[in-house]
Parts: sequence; C-alpha cells; structure tokens
Amino acid sequence: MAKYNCKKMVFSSSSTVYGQPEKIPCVEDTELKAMNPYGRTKLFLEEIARDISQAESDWQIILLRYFNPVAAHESGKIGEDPKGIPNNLMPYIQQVAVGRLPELNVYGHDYPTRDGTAIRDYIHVMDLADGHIAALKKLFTPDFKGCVPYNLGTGRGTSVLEMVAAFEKASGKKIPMKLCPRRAGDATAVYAAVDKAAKELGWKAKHGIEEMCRDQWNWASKNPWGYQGKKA
Ligand SMILES: O=c1ccn([C@@H]2O[C@H](COP(=O)(O)OP(=O)(O)O[C@H]3O[C@H](CO)[C@@H](O)[C@H](O)[C@H]3O)[C@@H](O)[C@H]2O)c(=O)[nH]1
Repeated sequence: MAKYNCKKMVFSSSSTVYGQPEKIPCVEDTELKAMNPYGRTKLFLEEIARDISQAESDWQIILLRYFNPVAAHESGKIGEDPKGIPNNLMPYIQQVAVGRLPELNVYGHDYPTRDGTAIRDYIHVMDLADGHIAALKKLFTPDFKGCVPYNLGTGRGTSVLEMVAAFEKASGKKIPMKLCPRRAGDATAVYAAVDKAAKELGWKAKHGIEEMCRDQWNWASKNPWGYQGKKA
C-alpha cells in the first residue's frame, strides 16, 4: 500500500469484537473484547488500524463491523458454499433443508433469552455490499479523517429458533433439530446500534429475515450441492 501511496482502507471487521457486550444494542464506542481466537484476530487488526491512523494522520480508515451475514444474491446464482460441515447457522440450516445433513444441532437452549436460544443480528449480504459502497463514498469525502468504526447490522435480534421458523416458512421444508449444550465462546445476545451508520454513511439495511431466508433458499434450491454439484 505504501508503494502505491494508498492510504485509504476499508477493513472487514466483525461484531465479534464486542464479545458479550454489557449493553445491547452495541454502540461503536463500547468497550471491545474478544471471546474467541477469531474475535481476537479482528480486535488486533482493528488496533493496528487505529495505531496506523494515529501515527500517520493522512491515513483514512473505516472499520466495518459486520454482524451475521446471511442470504445470497437475488439471482440465486451467487451464494455461500462452505467447505466441509458448515460452522455457521444459516449454511447449516440450508444443508439440512436440501437433505445433505440430517438435523440441525441447536447449540444452547438455556440462554436467558425469550426462547432460550442465542440472539444475533442477521444481515442480508446485499445490504452488506451496499454498506461497503457507502463506506467508500465516505472515505472519499474531503472532511473524512482518522480511523472510524461503523456497525453493519439491522438493529434487530433474532433467536436461533426464530431463524429456523423463518427458514421453514420460506422453504416449505421441515428442519429437524436436536437441542445440544452451548457452544464454547458463543455470546448470549448481540445486535447492532444502527444510528451512526445511518447518520454518517447514509446507509441502512433494507432486508428483513423473511427476505434473507427467501434468498438463501432460492440459492440453496438451485444449487443444493454448491458450485461443484454433487460428487459421484
Ligand atoms: O450449527 C449451528 C450453528 C450455529 N448455531 C447457533 O447460531 C448462532 C449463530 O451462530 P453462527 O452462525 O456460527 O454465528 P456467530 O457465532 O455469531 O459468528 C458469526 O458471526 C460473527 C459476526 O459476524 C462472525 O464474526 C463470525 O465469523 C461468524 O462465525 C449461535 O448462537 C450458535 O450457537 C447453532 O445453534 N447451530
């Protein structure tokens, strides 16, 4: 970047830097802490970005803290195709729906939430893409300075069971479930404060969980075995 005199950067950070926040919705200037190794990598890279902007005042950096990206392009031609058994909730639900996996393991049903399952702020990937365009536009405004974090979330929390119900409705498929113990390193409830991105980037998520599930299912039903198709 130094060689090409590039001093503007959009960094893909994550809501994982909030750990389990004291207060939700999470505001950007809340205390940061990692609950797992992945979270710590994001936290350290944010710290490095902050250090760079302190050391060299001509750098302009935006940290985009993604909440839980899900869904697919509306065409159904571009979507997530994880290698091996998926770790994340939506690709796992998708693989149960198309018959690749027998049932969903629900990690934790004794959280202090409305139905006992953990709460996240799921965001449509197309909204996330728009958030990047808004961030780039912001970086190129003459008054932008320093290293500034923005949440990319919807501001709404959805439990695991609510997400499963929404997916069942969108797909018409039953998702068999097994209630399991909590997964180590998982937070109880995390969702975004969205005012800063709305005010300063002019960006707001447009899609709700019904549309997220619709587009996830459109991709899944057209590509049940991902990009490669089923191996013989
Ligand atoms: O098979 C599964 C997978 C997940 N969950 C639960 O579903 C919720 C969401 O899990 P997941 O989709 O794995 O998301 P997070 O653990 O919240 O983390 C994701 O979202 C973060 C914020 O964007 C990213 O930083 C991480 O990379 C990404 O894994 C959690 O309560 C999990 O316990 C299940 O019950 N069963």
